[in-house]
Amino acid sequence: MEYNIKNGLHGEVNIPGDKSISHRGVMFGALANGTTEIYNFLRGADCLSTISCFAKLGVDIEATRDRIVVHGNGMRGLKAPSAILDCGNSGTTTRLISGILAAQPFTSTMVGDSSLKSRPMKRIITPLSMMGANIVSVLGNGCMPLRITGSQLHGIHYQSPVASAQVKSSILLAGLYADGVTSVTEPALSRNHTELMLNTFGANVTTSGTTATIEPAEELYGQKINVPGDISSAAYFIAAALIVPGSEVVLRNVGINHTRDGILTVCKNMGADISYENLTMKGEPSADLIVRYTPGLKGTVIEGDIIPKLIDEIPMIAIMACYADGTTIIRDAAELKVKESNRLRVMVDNLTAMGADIEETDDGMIIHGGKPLHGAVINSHNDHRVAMSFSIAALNCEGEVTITQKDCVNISYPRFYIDLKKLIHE
Ligand SMILES: O=C(O)C1=C[C@@H](OP(=O)(O)O)[C@@H](O)[C@H](O)C1
Ligand SMILES: C=C(OP(=O)(O)O)C(=O)O
Repeated sequence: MEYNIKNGLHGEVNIPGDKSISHRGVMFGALANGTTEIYNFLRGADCLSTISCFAKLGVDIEATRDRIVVHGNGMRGLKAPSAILDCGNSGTTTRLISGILAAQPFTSTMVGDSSLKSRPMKRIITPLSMMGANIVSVLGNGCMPLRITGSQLHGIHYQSPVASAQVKSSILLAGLYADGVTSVTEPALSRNHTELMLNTFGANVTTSGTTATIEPAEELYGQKINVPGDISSAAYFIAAALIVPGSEVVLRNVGINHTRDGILTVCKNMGADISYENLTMKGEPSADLIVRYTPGLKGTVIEGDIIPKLIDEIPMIAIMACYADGTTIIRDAAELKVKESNRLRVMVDNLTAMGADIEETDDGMIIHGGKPLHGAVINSHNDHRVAMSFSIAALNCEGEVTITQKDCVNISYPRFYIDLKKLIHE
């Protein structure tokens, strides 16, 4: 792809629904009594994997033009799966569903694609086993396939070694079925969509600092959910507008939950020109973002508690840092090594190929900004966030950028190239 952009990016994008919230809407709706209607549901491959798993567990899920309707089976109404549960590329599907399956009166087997099969599952096997779950890695390597036979679970207090919403959510979902209170303490606060949404479904989840606590529940109740736009998807257009001269874009309905808004803090620290309109603070907060080209972005340090709040945006931030003056240091981000690809390695290798001054560290990257980027063949490793990030880098470099397996954007943002083109031509 080689773009010819004369006056920058202009126009508006309705940011597609949040992936994390879409997954949870289907899962909690499946366990609820009555129907759950989900508006602005993200119809990306990951969320479709969640729908397909719950369909195999006997849940009737309808897709209409504007919403997904989940006809809940109730907390004890899931059926033994009609087939192996295929979680595709989705870590969220795998880890959250495991917490539910650990308490069901049947055996389930879960598989995933080649990326998911290499991602660590001990992080859920360990705490779920402490709760009394019967969950095994079939190959004995701590990865998928997983086989889970439901059992009566016990409440635990778990000190998680990683700040991970997937681990936290898996344990909290198992905690719905436990014989006592369950709590999870994380080293830093991860996204809290499970806690917020489970409460609206009638569960009792409380939080104090980095600890989330859940009481066992008898029943959940179907809800109407309006999914805000995914800030992780908005991130690509935020970065694009900031680095392409002359740009001004409006990103509609972006979720700005404080456990997800790290990219906005980083942009502010870099000196970015971003303003907010139509702020809604009820439930999952959202806003329209107006982002303008900002010459002279400054390098910054990104570390500690902010990392979970921008974990999926680090590939895009690394590219923004290449366009900033000075050095950007990213630390405490070793989790990136166990995402769809090793995102530290893959970003450093591909940015080096484009001429960036970047080095990989044990738990992050050091980027000396200001070196012009040039075209290259980018190996996306079939990782949607890598493909989208380099599509943005391609907007503002000399020469052609070719991205392998570029259709992998379907995982989280099927309309990505269409929305990007609209901003280029408006
Ligand atoms: O809970 C979720 O919906 C997610 C949590 C994060 O993963 P971890 O919990 O593994 O950090 C994130 O990277 C992923 O895209 C979605
Ligand atoms: C890490 C991601 O998702 P998951 O863990 O659900 O595969 C992501 O979307 O960047």
